[in-house]
Amino acid sequence: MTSPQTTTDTTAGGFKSGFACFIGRPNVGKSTLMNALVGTKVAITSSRPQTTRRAIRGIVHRPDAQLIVVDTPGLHKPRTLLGERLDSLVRSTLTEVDVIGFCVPADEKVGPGDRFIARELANVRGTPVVAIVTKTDLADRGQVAEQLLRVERLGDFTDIVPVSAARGFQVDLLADLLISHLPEGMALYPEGDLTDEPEHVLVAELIREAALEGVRDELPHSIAVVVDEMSPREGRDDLVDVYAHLFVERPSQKAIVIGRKGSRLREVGTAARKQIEALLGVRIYLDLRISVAKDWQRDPKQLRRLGFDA
Ligand SMILES: Nc1nc2c(ncn2[C@@H]2O[C@H](COP(=O)(O)OP(=O)(O)OP(=O)(O)O)[C@@H](O)[C@H]2O)c(=O)[nH]1
Repeated sequence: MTSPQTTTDTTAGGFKSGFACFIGRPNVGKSTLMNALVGTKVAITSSRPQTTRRAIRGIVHRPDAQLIVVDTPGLHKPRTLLGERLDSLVRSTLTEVDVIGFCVPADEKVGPGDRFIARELANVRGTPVVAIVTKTDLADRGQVAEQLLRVERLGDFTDIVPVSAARGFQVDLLADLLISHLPEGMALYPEGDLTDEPEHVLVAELIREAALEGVRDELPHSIAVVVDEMSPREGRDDLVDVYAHLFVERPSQKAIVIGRKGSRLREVGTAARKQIEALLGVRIYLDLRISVAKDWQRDPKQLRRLGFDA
């Protein structure tokens, strides 16, 4: 994926490059913040917790720096095998980055989940942690000020910043702060690249987002998507064929996703196709199939097949 960028001299002295990740309870706005920093929709967002299952990287390009943001899933107590894998993924991510952004939303009480993460962060030695009070547009100034004080007491942070990804409030300032903690170094990715995640993974995530729309209460975490094939239509350079499989855990869930006479699955297909077209900038023919992969979240073989290999 690329976007138009201004020319950058990445060989000049003083250029900085490195990795940041956001950590926080599910649903605190980590993916939205990464998208706001990168300036495009890279990670999928949803109003339900635990949407993010992969460490998708967004790349922020500045004339004097390149910041690669790793999107981590929300930390939670593992209930399924998938949950355990998420948490080990989060922990290994924390030790590999140059700076950590700890997100706590402005509009919710600081709770046991935030304290649990703050304790985990205290064990990650040597990596600076910037505390971020997210979603400030959902709280008044007094509440934001109080939240900043509460968050300050949670741990040893190099900075505490209030931001609103929805309004773009202080997003640039946050980027500057994160970049200030990066080491000097060459650009790690070609100019203009916004993510190094393979296209088929981004496409699968967009389909999953569309499939979750409207049924999150019924099947919050039971849908997985695999893109089987993605190739330009023969003789056409403006059309790409995408063959994808939606997996659910039980036949009853399959019926929900398909809907009356297939109406829901058709809507999912249309919504996903539009998102993929917007992402890739070409016309898409989307062939969407649905299968039951019984209890895939608890089965190591199925997890591997669905791309959740730890
Ligand atoms: N009003 C407002 N809503 C926000 C803001 N940032 C995120 N949200 C909303 O909060 C919800 C969760 O956002 P996500 O970015 O998916 O949260 P997340 O922390 O990545 O969630 P997980 O993937 O579950 O860990 C979505 O409905 C977002 O639209 C913000 O700055 N203001």
